[in-house]
Amino acid sequence: MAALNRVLRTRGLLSSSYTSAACRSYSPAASESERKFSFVGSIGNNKIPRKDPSERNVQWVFLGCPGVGKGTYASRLSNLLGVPHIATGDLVRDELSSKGPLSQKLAEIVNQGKLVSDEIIISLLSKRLEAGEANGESGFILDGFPRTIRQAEILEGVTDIDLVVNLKLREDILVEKCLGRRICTQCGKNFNIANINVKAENGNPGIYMAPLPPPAGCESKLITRADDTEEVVKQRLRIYNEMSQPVEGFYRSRGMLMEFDLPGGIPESWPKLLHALNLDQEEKQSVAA
Ligand SMILES: Nc1ncnc2c1ncn2[C@@H]1O[C@H](COP(=O)(O)OP(=O)(O)O)[C@@H](O)[C@H]1O
Repeated sequence: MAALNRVLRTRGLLSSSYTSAACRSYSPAASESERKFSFVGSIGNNKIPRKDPSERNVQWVFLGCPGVGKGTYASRLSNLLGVPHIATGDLVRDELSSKGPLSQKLAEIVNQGKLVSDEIIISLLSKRLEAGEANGESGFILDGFPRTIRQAEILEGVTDIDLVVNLKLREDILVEKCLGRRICTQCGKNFNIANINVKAENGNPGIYMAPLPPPAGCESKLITRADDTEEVVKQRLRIYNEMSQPVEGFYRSRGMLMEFDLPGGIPESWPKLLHALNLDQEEKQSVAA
């Protein structure tokens, strides 16, 4: 917490006791100029105006079960919007591979599909935010955080989230997708060898998700995450339902949650997600550029 507290104090957002009273309104279907917000952070007895979103980049959160594609879509949006994509799972894996003092403890937790403690995850996130701040970053798309109500409350206490996107997909497909995930040890990119083709049944639509095969240069360097075994994935899904699903309710009750049912693979889902976020224009401009 110390590092996060330092960042937040320098931003005038934290005192030893803080409460948040962020008032916001967001309509994903509204145009950029219509996106008006008003923010007031209340810290102790002092009212502290928070940074107007028109003066900073977006601050979004991506929620969703393991394997749903949070990383894929958050990363694409971060490229489109020019904001950092901050995935706490990546921060945990970086810490694991650094073989630092925390790595042994983290490996045990992660490989059992359990959640890392709020304290550790906040410390990793705060270090990442501090580094970003030093590099002049503005805005973020958070992926994998918050995952508990306590994390959501801490985040709400220190900054304003403009929008929370909740990606959804059937559970049997989630397991298949996790088992098909591969990472290239050289370029670090994610691929997926699962070929998902579920027929329409009992009124449920069919879903087709083509594999995302690696290029020839990566083929011999692929690894599977140690926590992507069937047993651990199922455990992560159970923990998601118990600990993280309440976070959806937290944001739903604040009117911040945009639900998005993935209709298929990237070619089908990406344009629909952009449309739901009213970003079709931004995509056209970036393709033309
Ligand atoms: N916000 C968080 N709180 C606690 N643990 C986390 C958090 N983010 C990531 N982790 C840990 O890192 C692991 C991998 O996270 P992630 O890459 O986001 O996986 P997933 O595919 O389950 O979404 C999680 O299973 C958990 O142990």
